[in-house]
Amino acid sequence: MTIPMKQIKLRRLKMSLTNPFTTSFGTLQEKEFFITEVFDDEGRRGFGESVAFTSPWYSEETVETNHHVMKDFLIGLLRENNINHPNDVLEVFKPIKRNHMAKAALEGAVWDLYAKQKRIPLAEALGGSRQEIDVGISIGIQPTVDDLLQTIDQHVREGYKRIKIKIKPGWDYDVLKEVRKHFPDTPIMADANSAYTLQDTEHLKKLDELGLMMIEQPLAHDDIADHAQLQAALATPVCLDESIHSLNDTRKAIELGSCKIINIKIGRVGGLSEAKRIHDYCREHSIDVWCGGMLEAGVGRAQNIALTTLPQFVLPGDTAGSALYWKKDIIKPEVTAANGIIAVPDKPGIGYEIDDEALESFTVSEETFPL
Ligand SMILES: O=C(O)CCC(=O)C1=CC=C[C@@H](O)[C@@H]1C(=O)O
Ligand SMILES: [Mg+2]
Repeated sequence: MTIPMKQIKLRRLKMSLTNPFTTSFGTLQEKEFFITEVFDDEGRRGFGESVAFTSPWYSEETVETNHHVMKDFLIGLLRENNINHPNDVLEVFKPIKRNHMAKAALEGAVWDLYAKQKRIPLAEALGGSRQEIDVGISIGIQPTVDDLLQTIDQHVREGYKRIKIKIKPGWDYDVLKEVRKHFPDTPIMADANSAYTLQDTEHLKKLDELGLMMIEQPLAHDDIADHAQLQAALATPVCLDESIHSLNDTRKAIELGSCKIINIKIGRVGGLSEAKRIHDYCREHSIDVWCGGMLEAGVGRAQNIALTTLPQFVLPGDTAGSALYWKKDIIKPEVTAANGIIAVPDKPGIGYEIDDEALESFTVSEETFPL
């Protein structure tokens, strides 16, 4: 049976981060993104969230390209095609190349509406069964090593299950060595956001002595082959983030031995259906996965939680509590992590209420389209 969908609203939001997030590309203080809202005839609303940033430093997509692609291409495809199950959205969007974050923003809303129509939690609709998930934290680049140590200390005390630290040439081995000295037993990983090349192999091999959980995306954002050479030289597991856009990329990376771990980000792979396919493939091939964050507001955060209930999400993800990012989130209740554990909501759909007042207060503009 077709999923009844009447209209869709694209809401552009602007929210200020409580803690500015610094990467090798600059500091993010304000986040702009879209909340998508699909309505059915009975007043139910399914919500999605776009995760691209305003500039294309993480991937080629931006808030503006998300808007263009949703408005001028994807919404038309949703209107012209019958969607019987949220998995169909992936197929319906196939004529449009890439633009995965735009696709995921709409597909997520269809998944939420579908689960609400079925009166089941999104986690259950996806096939997940965990009632709680372990989460870690991702710390942006800090001004000094002392600042970093203090920040880590705070989050270790809060009970987060692993600490992710950003590295780049000149801010890597020495810093991590210092961190390891102060936190000998804490699960620690490093995210390089593509800052190295194969020429750095000897230098990166020094990290092996630090017992890191993994090094995330050391080489180019569009590489899979060089990572295989690097993984062969390192004892530290390589985790791919930016390089993995699809199940096909996943298959190639596993076949080549490019990584031992995959970070699944719903937006980067084009939605929940593809994320689940990647998860299933990794499960069959005994590759550990975890759910990466994109500094999401409540809707995206709720989707990450639902996805993480699938069994192969055996490593803690980036999905920390709302308060670490926002003074006020757009969902009720906000996401909270107690001792590094988030309880998975058991209400239908994403499982959190939308705080309409908050949503309204962060809205910069909105447009509605018939479906
Ligand atoms: O959502 C979070 O907690 C932050 C996750 C995070 O580390 C990242 C988000 C977006 C871009 C990157 O800087 C980084 C990553 O590459 O994983
Ligand atoms: Mg990353």
